[in-house]
Amino acid sequence: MKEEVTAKRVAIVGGGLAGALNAVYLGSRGYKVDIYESKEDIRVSDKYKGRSINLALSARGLAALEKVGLDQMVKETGIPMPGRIIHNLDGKTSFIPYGKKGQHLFSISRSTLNKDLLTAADNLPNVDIHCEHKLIAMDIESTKLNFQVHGKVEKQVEADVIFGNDGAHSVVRKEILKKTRLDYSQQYIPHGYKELAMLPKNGEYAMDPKGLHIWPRQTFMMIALPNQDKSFTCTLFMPFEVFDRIKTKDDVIAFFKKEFPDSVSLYGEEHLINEYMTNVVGSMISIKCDPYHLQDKVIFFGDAAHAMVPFYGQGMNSALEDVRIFNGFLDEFHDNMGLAMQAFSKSRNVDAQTICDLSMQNYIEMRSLVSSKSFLIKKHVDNFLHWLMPRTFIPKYTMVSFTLTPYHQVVARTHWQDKIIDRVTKIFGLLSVSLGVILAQKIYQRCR
Ligand SMILES: Cc1cc2nc3c(=O)[nH]c(=O)nc-3n(C[C@H](O)[C@H](O)[C@H](O)COP(=O)(O)OP(=O)(O)OC[C@H]3O[C@@H](n4cnc5c(N)ncnc54)[C@H](O)[C@@H]3O)c2cc1C
Ligand SMILES: COc1ccc2c(c1)CN(c1nc(C(=O)N(C)c3cc(Cl)c(F)cc3C(=O)O)c(Cl)s1)C2
Repeated sequence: MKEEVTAKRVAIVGGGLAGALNAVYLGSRGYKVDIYESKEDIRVSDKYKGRSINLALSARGLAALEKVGLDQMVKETGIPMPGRIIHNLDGKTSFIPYGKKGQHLFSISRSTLNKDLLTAADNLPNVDIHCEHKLIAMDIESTKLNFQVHGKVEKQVEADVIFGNDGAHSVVRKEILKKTRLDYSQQYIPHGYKELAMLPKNGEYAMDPKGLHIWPRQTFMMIALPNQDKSFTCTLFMPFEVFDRIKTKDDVIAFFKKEFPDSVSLYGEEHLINEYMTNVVGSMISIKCDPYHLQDKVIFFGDAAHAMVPFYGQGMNSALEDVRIFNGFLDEFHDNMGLAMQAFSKSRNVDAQTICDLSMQNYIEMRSLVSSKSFLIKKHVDNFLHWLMPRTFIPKYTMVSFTLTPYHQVVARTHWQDKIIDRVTKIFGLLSVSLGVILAQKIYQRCR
């Protein structure tokens, strides 16, 4: 049993994925923890039901859950995705494994994970959860927090330490930004995303559930992750101006028949139109700031500190990893909050900014892929070189999603690899084109 800390009072703002797991970690250390969440309690409210929004959980998120014995539930409810299933324009699909047998991602439901984490926190005697408490102001010196409760009355609470796990539009971060020399930058990308449900067909999955489905179409892309209820949650990524051009039902069908033809019968035309017309277009933002703490009073992490575009599937994974890493510093500094906060900001900043950059690079790269063929070639080359030199060549995506290697070390170790990959991909690309030309000439000569 951890030595009893002087029952310091901790206020966690935000009961999302990072905040809820953070409460389990800090509650298990003996702190008096209060979670303040602006939304209604998702465990009882049906307000946020319906959309089984899912996420790819990989090694970093799993390791954070494992540390507090919460990995079992995701392994039971999550759906293993051992590879990608690429959909070509002609409807042909190709499977590319993520790695050796047993190396897979999990498709998990965001709301199920969030509920399970809140329940695990709530079960701790020294943790209390206050929903419909929206932070509106914070007095850093006196570590006092002002909340709007149930959208009406204001309430002020005190704490010894404040954690900002209130997501990309964090009020904790905004309050610190107003009063201290916090470096901050944000970037919205010109793409938006729209989630579309692909329902089961005759009670079965409409597609193979053992994979992360991708329709890479240069400026557009659609991906699909399987759900427990045998549906898929698909996410369509497109420039806002393209979304704006699709106005009528006919526009929707014409667009999908042109860009994602095989998906139309999988969705069903009527359902596709209904989903497309009903669901909103979300925006994607990348946020960097430094440092993440103030003295020994406030620290913020997860999306509040480093929101990223989702093109590496690492936002939640890195947020959960933040919780595990901060807890490691509390171990190292024997619960000295000031030292732990300082160490966290110092060591985590470079890694968080690196994964933000990697995700943005992936976004740009996905747009430059000429077709699903180049995506395919790239992934096959990755896997071939890893098979050839398993200890020297480890694909970047493998280190990001299947190891706990600090993100900045992933970049340092794969820098030289990228050069090889690009060259080999170009050669393969050239080779296949020239082989194609030779073949075409032979056939032409034969037919003359
Ligand atoms: C389209 C898309 C796909 C994604 N796919 C993946 C994926 O496959 N894998 C992955 O790892 N990540 C993915 N992500 C990223 C992931 O969703 C986020 O990184 C993750 O949710 C961050 O968790 P968090 O707890 O830091 O913030 P959040 O999940 O945003 O939680 C913040 C919480 O704080 C509450 N809150 C906000 N403001 C206040 C306030 N003022 N007072 C009180 N409470 C407040 C909110 O209600 C919320 O409950 C994706 C993101 C998008 C947009
Ligand atoms: C719920 O919404 C979303 C949205 C985007 C993502 C996820 C979930 C999960 N994502 C993962 N990306 C990788 C990865 O490393 N790369 C290079 C990829 C990058 C893109 Cl954009 C892609 F489509 C496939 C791969 C791939 O390799 O499978 C993983 Cl590994 S998991 C992206």
